[in-house]
Amino acid sequence: MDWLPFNKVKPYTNAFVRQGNQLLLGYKKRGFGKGLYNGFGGKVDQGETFADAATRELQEEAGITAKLEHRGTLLFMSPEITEAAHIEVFYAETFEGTITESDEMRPEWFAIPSTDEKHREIIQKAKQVDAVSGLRFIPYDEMWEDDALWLPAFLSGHHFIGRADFGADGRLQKWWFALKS
Ligand SMILES: Nc1nc2c([nH]c(=O)n2[C@H]2C[C@H](O)[C@@H](COP(=O)(O)OP(=O)(O)OP(=O)(O)O)O2)c(=O)[nH]1
Repeated sequence: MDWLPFNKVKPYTNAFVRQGNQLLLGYKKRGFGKGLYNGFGGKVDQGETFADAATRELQEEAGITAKLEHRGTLLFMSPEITEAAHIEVFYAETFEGTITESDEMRPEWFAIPSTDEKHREIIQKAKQVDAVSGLRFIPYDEMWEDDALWLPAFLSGHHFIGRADFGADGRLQKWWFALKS
């Protein structure tokens, strides 16, 4: 399969908040990616920087503010969209405010596997619960399929860059990812 063609690129953000061994994700209630868990984010508005948009979207969708660090870049393409999504991915380990459900996202904490091997195990065998916290491990089976390729390294402190092209069946078709320590 060839890379999907596109004429324009649209800017988006995505932000992951971690507290100890737990990761905050949102269940997308509407729109693109409905029914999937993801970090918080959306389109960058005219005149905004990626960092401004990431902060605004985290506030709008989860009710919190955080000092976000830029940690990754993803080019995302699917036959459902005509413009490729250029997504800048952000990270924070502390936040302020009260986590609040929005019209778009229902926030929920998940357990972060402590090793790469455990990540691989939960990617293969979904819906496992962490015995220590009682929380479900990161629900890779209910996230964008490419996330399993970079989120483990992202959560271990690596920066990443990559591209993910999806097919009409909603499955990942073609991709590349590179990590920076
Ligand atoms: N983790 C991850 N996030 C992705 C992938 N593809 C993709 O579009 N996203 C993110 C980028 C954005 O955060 C989100 C899509 O933005 P959106 O459609 O919700 O934008 P929005 O909030 O401005 O939408 P709206 O309020 O106008 O409905 O999904 C992917 O493969 N992995």
